[in-house]
Amino acid sequence: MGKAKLENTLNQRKESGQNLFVPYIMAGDGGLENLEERISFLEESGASAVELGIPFSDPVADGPTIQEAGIRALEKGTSLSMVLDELASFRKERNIPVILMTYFNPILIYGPERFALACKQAGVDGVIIPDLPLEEQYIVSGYLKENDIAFIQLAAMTSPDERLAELARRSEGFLYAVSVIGTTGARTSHNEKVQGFLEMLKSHSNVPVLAGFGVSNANQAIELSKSGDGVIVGSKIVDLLHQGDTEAIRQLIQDSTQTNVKV
Ligand SMILES: O=P(O)(O)OC[C@@H](O)[C@@H](O)c1c[nH]c2ccccc12
Repeated sequence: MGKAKLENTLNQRKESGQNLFVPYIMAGDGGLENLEERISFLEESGASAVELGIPFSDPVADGPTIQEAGIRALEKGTSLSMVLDELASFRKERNIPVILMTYFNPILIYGPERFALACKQAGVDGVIIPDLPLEEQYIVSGYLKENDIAFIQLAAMTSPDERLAELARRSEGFLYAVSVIGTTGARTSHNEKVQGFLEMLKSHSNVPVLAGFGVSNANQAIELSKSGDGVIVGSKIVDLLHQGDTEAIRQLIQDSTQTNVKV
């Protein structure tokens, strides 16, 4: 369970030669009652883990696709505590690691200590808190540690090298390499600086390095997996789910995770 489960699952996949693939979905988009079905679909399709977003009214890092999904989820009344209850209700039915992505405000309202405990009870293996910088992470990090939940760090291309090295050393589960300058959202290509950025992060990190932001097709996923260990895909997945095109998601995961032959 928890941090060890996340790290073991990712490492096993890597050792078998697969690129890692972590889809992001917005909890409550289309109603929370679809959550179990969506997670099990992603598990069956070969995803390495699932990143589950908690809808929030002021999502500073989100581009239009994720923002709209958040609005749909909020309109359905979705809250952090409802998502945790729902996850707890089918934790025994799933094997795939689940990572919660939430802004700090919902955690503050819920209470950091209570949040970490509820995550453990819900079978959450890791968390991402994009608006909580290193200097303030002590507010939750102790509680996460007590409950064996991985605290995943985000590394941005605009940060100085020293800070990136520190983030890479501290990250648990995996390191999230933000591979564009800007907000989330599907793009068709990445800046050539990204490969060097990923290699640099890998040299400092003990956990897999995953590239996220702007990945929308398998070619990008395969390219980025040459320097890093795999990708995180949000907007594209959220869009395809909203359109009901599960077949395209299955194909994207399959094509992206294909055996990574390093020469
Ligand atoms: O949507 P994209 O460009 O594929 O990027 C992933 C992203 O959506 C997901 O990981 C995410 C959604 N909201 C975030 C906020 C911060 C960091 C990451 C995220």
